[in-house]
Amino acid sequence: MDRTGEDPLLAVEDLQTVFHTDKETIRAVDGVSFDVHPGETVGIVGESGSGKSVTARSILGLIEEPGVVEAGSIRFRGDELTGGNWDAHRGDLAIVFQDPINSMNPVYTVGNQIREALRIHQDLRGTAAREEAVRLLEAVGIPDAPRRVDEYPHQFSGGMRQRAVIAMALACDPDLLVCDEPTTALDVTIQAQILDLLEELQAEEDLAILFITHDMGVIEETTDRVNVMYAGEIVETAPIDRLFESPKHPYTRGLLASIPGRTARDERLPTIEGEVPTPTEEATACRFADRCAESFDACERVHPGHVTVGPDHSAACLLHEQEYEPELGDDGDGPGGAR
Ligand SMILES: Nc1ncnc2c1ncn2[C@@H]1O[C@H](COP(=O)(O)OP(=O)(O)OP(=O)(O)O)[C@@H](O)[C@H]1O
Ligand code: NI
Repeated sequence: MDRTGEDPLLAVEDLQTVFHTDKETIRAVDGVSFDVHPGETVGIVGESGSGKSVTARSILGLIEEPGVVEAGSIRFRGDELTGGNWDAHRGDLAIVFQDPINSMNPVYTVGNQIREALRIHQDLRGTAAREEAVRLLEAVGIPDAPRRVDEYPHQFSGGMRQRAVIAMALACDPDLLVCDEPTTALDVTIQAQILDLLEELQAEEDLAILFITHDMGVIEETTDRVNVMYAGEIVETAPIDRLFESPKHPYTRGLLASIPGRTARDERLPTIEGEVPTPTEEATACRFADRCAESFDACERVHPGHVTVGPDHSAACLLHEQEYEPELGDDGDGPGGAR
């Protein structure tokens, strides 16, 4: 769905979230920019440690000591959220985490927890709240909802528990649902069911979704537009089809090559050697250069900014800087990334 013409629901600009530890400053999110439009699903993909969850938590106002949103802007419907202004939009943004067991309180029934969210966010109580809790459990595909609403989280299977967590998130009646690896802990069949569910809910409830995963295969199924994240930065952003047809950043190509089924059978999945470095210093070079098969001298000296490489498509890689030099004159006000 292309609704990029409308005002964004969420506009993240040059976001910087750091952790001040005793020995160093970890620049977990280092100059990230992207938008989410109403009803759209936007993905963030990258390996472990690239800064996806910190981005998600920053947006929800959930960063805790020693972390801090140090710079940049997070606007929701045009309102600035940074600087402690999350309360005004508390119920408008909801998050679903990877691990459904830690997202629920084991001592309360599932129904109680959903009703608590309904009371806080929609001022529903008593029978009305109970009926709505049952409706939500039905909406997320939990069979026999009128009975299961009185059960405890441990009585639910992993997949059912994640559905209940999604029902809890929906009880806030959010406009934006942030899903941080919502299916990673689930087996493949259940994972597919949850992804289908999110797609249905999105249409029914007119939700925008920010979908975070390390899995390119999952990204392909779920999102309209993708931001590829590496070491605190967005290194490529594009509509899903373009990213898969014509990836421009060597890191993106590496991630795509690791999708099962994209390589010949019997061949081992190619993986990118090494790990994501923890960004502690200001970027003065390409953070991917060490692992990049296509890097050259300048990659060690120049921090690549985003350049337009196609319609709605930009990449932060010096391989492309040359081709598009004439366009560097504009202020780089592209859809994503570090400047
Ligand atoms: N509370 C914290 N204190 C210090 N450093 C932190 C803290 N939380 C996250 N970090 C650091 O921030 C960086 C980004 O972490 P983040 O959890 O966002 O990665 P991720 O992309 O979500 O990875 P994963 O796929 O493993 O969930 C990492 O280097 C991590 O060590
Ligand atoms: Ni994470």
